[in-house]
Parts: sequence; structure tokens; C-alpha cells
Amino acid sequence: MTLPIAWAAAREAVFAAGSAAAPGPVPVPLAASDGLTLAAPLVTLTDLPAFPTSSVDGWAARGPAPWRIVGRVLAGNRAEPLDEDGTCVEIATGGMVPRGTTAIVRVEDSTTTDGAVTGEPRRLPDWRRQGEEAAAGEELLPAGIPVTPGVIGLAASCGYDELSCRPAPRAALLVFGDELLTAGTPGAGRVRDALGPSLPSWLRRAGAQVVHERGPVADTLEDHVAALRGAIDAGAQLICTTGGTMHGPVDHLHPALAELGAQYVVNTVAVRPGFPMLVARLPGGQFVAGLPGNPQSTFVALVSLVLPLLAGLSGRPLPTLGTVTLGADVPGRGDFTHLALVTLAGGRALPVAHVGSAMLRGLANSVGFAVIPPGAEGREGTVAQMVPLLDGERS
Ligand SMILES: Nc1nc2c(c(=O)[nH]1)N[C@H]1C(S)=C(S)[C@@H](COP(=O)(O)OP(=O)(O)OC[C@H]3O[C@@H](n4cnc5c(N)ncnc54)[C@H](O)[C@@H]3O)O[C@H]1N2
Ligand code: MOO
Repeated sequence: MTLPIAWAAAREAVFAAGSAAAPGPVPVPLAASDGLTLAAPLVTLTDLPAFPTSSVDGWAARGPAPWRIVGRVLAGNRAEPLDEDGTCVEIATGGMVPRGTTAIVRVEDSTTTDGAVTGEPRRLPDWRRQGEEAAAGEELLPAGIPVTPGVIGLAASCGYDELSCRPAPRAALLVFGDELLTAGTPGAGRVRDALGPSLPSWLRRAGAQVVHERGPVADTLEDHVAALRGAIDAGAQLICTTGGTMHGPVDHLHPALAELGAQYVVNTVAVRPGFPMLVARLPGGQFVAGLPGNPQSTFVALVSLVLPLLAGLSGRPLPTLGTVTLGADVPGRGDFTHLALVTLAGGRALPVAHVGSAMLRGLANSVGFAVIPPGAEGREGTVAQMVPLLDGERS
């Protein structure tokens, strides 16, 4: 029997294995880069703004009032210099401020009579200086962060047409189990497959591209091996399987991995629930994440092993753990780490009910898992680490 590896060490081991196998950067058009990982720091190609820019609709004037109107600058026009005191141009928000401008007066603060403008500029200048946000060549974002709509917008502002990105890891999902129903109400020994419909969404939110899904796969060794081969043929770099991680009469994952020549990166983890989880590597370099069949344990394995592995494979840092103050005692699990589902009330973490490893009711009502380390008890009022469940944002 293999000895389980400590939970924190398991996260680090799979992250390191994923990082060592991460594919190199590829150029991706901006609009297609959402959710990928920035492969190089974002360095601005221009001053931001690239030219002095009016932040109001009004008059760009030179010298003391009154100012004779000599032209107009709309956003998008190149501005001619203002060469003479006592002159101004009408200017729109976003318009390039002419060289020689000494003040900008808002339209609502001005009076125009016979082609001449008078008015008071505001105390704070109503234009943005060239380079006030960033100077050309300045590093604005580090490598290894997820590309979000905000990052894409910033990159466009800086003059980029494409971004150097790590591609999204290609993932497959194989759901094992003869007892699984894919539609209708469970009963008479059959349960609904809770993982086939939910895990692809989870994988996508975690930054993976799901290239292959199969299930329920029949509980025979032959079918398990064939299903794994199918996922390899579909080009998956990471094959997630559910169920069959133990050594019962119809648990075939370990023998299937042996038949394919896989090597374990991590084989069982000292965490409750979910300890039979594993990550193995196939001779072709693909990873297999073996997630236990009990549905809450499946999610424990996702946050414990699959998230760090995906982070490594996509050139991101090991996901950091948050912290939270416990609003009630949370029991430890002896020598094992306890991942305890919690919800937040008044900024404190409270354990939820219905947290059996076969249940999802507690999980669906939680924000994450409080981490109770081996040999410890979670005491009300103390600070614990926390693994968040994925929300609408990619993590
Ligand atoms: N003799 C022992 N038996 C078990 C132990 C043990 O220590 N000694 N550990 C238990 C623990 S802990 C877990 S976790 C499970 C892991 O089992 P498997 O990964 O082999 O999964 P299965 O046996 O295939 O299924 C377990 C359970 O989960 C249900 N299941 C499976 N897939 C799904 C799905 N897609 N949707 C909903 N429910 C699913 C399945 O029907 C079983 O009830 O082993 C324990 N046994
Ligand atoms: O891994 Mo099992 O109980 O811990 O579901």
C-alpha cells in the first residue's frame, strides 16, 4: 500500500511537474486571448497617453483672455500648434492638445462673443499629460497572470495587436462507473452522474480547453484503457478521470495506468475527504488526474491537484491560498489535512452542513474549503488558510 503524501507537498509536486512540462509561448490575436496566460511581461509600446489629450469639451487657449477662435480639434485629428497669444481652438474630449496651449476652458465655463472666447480654466488642468499613465518601455504587468478583458483593453491601449500567451492546457474528462445514469431520476441502485455535466465547466473556468469528454465508461479494465487511449488520441495533455481510484472489484484505474506504462507523480494524498486522488504521467507526457468518485472528494481533488497542475502547465505561479477567520470550531482529521467546506457570515468562515464525501449539498452552499493542517484543530477566532471554490472569474 502506498503511503499518502502530505497535502501541501502534493500541491507543490504536481505544480512542479506541470511547470516542467509547460508548452512554450504562442502569439495570439488580442480578441482571442481571454483566459490564456501572459507569457511575457506587458511592456507599453508607447507613452500613455501617446499625446497630450483634452479631458473635456471646451477651448484650448494660449495666453490671457479674450481668445480669438482660430480652429477646431476633434478627437482623432492631429492638432496644429497655437503660435500666438490671445488665440484658441475649439477642442473635443479626447482631442490632441495643440503645442503652445496654456489653458483649457470648459465649454460651460466660457462665453463666446463675436468669435472671441472668455472664461476661467479650472484649478486642476483639464488635460492628460503625455506619458502620465505610463512611459514607453515601462513594464505594466508581469508574465504568468491570466489574460482578462481588462488586460486585453490595456494591451490594445499600449499598441499591441497580439499577445504572447501560454496556450490553454487541453483537458479531457473520462467518467467511470456502470451505476451512473445520465438522465432522469436515480433509484434502484443507479445514481445520476453528477460529474460529467459539471467538471467540463469547472475545467474551463480553471483555464483549460476541454477537448474530449466520455462517460459513463464501463467498469472493465479493457474499457478504461480504451477510454484513456481515446483521450490521448484527442490530443489531451491532461486527462481527468472520475471514480475507480480505490482497489474494489470494479476499480480499474490503477491497473489501466500500469498497462499504459504510467508513472505516479502523486499517489494518494493525506487529506480528508478525497485521499485516493492521484496524478500520473503517461509515457507520451500526458498527465492523468485520478479523481475519487465520491462527488465532494472529486472537488477536493480538483482544487488540491488539478488547479496546481493547470497553473504549472500554463506558466502561472502556484495558486496562493487565502486566509479566513474561523467563526466556529472546525475539527481536525488527525494526521491528515482537513479541507472543510465553509460559507462566510459577517466576514467569518462557518462550516456548512451536509458535507459527507458523497454529498454536494454542502459544496453548492459554500465559498471554499478552510484548511485545517495535520495534527491541528480549527479553533473559533483563529485564522486558517482557505482554498476558494471557483467563482465566475477564472482563477
Ligand atoms: N475498503 C475501502 N473502501 C473505500 C475506501 C477505503 O479506504 N477502503 N475509501 C472510500 C473513499 S474515501 C472514497 S473517496 C472512495 C473512492 O472510490 P473510487 O474513486 O474508487 O470511486 P467509485 O468506487 O467508482 O465511486 C465511489 C462513490 O462515488 C459514486 N460516484 C462515482 N462517480 C460518480 C459520478 N460521476 N457522479 C455521482 N456519483 C459518483 C459512486 O456511485 C460511489 O458511490 O472509495 C471508498 N471506498
Ligand atoms: O475520499 Mo473519500 O471519503 O475521503 O470520499
